[in-house]
Amino acid sequence: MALANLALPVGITLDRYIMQRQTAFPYATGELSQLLRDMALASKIINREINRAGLMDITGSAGSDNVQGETQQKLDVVANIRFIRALKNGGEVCAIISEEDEDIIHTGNVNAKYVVAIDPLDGSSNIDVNVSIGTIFSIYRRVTPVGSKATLADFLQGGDQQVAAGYILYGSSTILVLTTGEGVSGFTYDTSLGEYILSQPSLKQPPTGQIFSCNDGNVADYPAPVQTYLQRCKQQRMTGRYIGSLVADFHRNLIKGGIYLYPPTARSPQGKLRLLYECYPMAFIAEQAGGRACDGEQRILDVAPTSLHQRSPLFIGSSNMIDQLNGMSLNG
Ligand SMILES: O=P(O)(O)OC[C@H]1O[C@](O)(COP(=O)(O)O)[C@@H](O)[C@@H]1O
Ligand SMILES: [Mg+2]
Ligand SMILES: [Mg+2]
Repeated sequence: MALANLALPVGITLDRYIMQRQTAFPYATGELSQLLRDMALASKIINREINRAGLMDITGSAGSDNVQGETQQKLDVVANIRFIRALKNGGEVCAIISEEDEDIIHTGNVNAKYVVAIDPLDGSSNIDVNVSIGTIFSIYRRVTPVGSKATLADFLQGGDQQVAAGYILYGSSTILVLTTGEGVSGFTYDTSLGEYILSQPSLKQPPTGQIFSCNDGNVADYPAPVQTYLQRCKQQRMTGRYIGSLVADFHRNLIKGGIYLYPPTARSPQGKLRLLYECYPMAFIAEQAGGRACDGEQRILDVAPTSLHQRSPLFIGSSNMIDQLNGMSLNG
């Protein structure tokens, strides 16, 4: 066997991909690249902890509630600490908002140009039962002067002002899916190398699909047109799939085609999902992959941000399915 066959290339690492594309990044001075590397590093550590959670004392409740009034899982808290630390030490982020913290976290890097909104662990109800979970992040270039303390204004710029967004899916394999506004790429984590390797250079969502994802237990609360839409899905013998982790449900539908719905419910009349660190980043990725995302009245990216932990209904997925849903007056 030719020796060359014994030394096949391992593929393009995330680092090399970022460097190669740095010219395509706005403001390409390397800070955003470093920031993405810091996110990737933290996710590798968390991936290791998720895989070994049962062997470490990090399963179960942390015994505290977050600003949403939800019980925090130990891994929610651990992941939060790890991402904040990595972004602080990396030096490229001046402030962070997180699902797990009420207020803006100032990193002390006052000369840094970026702010990050993060859901450190998405799908918390699945943490202890070995079902896929994720991390979601959204990156903005600050609007306050470099050298000053970041403010609310840096985070309430609006969905179309995101310069990058992504998620990490800790599933049967761990992947990082990323957009900087030039399409969507996926990187698979090779644990033996400790590297994210480009595995899906250009992810495109099929314009239609056979999968609908929603919490069937809440259907009675959904607006009538949504109930009608779901009935049609069932009449057409579409497949109901719901993992209960937004990242995992979104990713499956991104690959196979489908629609994820989290409408307003009696428990969450504004919807459950958080605009800044769940809806906006997933909507940016969806649109960059040819899909759509709306709140029932408008594009998610057009929803005006008014507060850090604001919630929104979310309908996201294949373009034809969202258009069909939008064809029915969702808030009839
Ligand atoms: O249990 P429900 O009401 O169906 O909600 C599930 C949804 O809530 C979430 O778990 C909310 O995210 P967090 O786990 O980050 O709080 C989504 O991942 C998921 O799609
Ligand atoms: Mg979440
Ligand atoms: Mg979370």
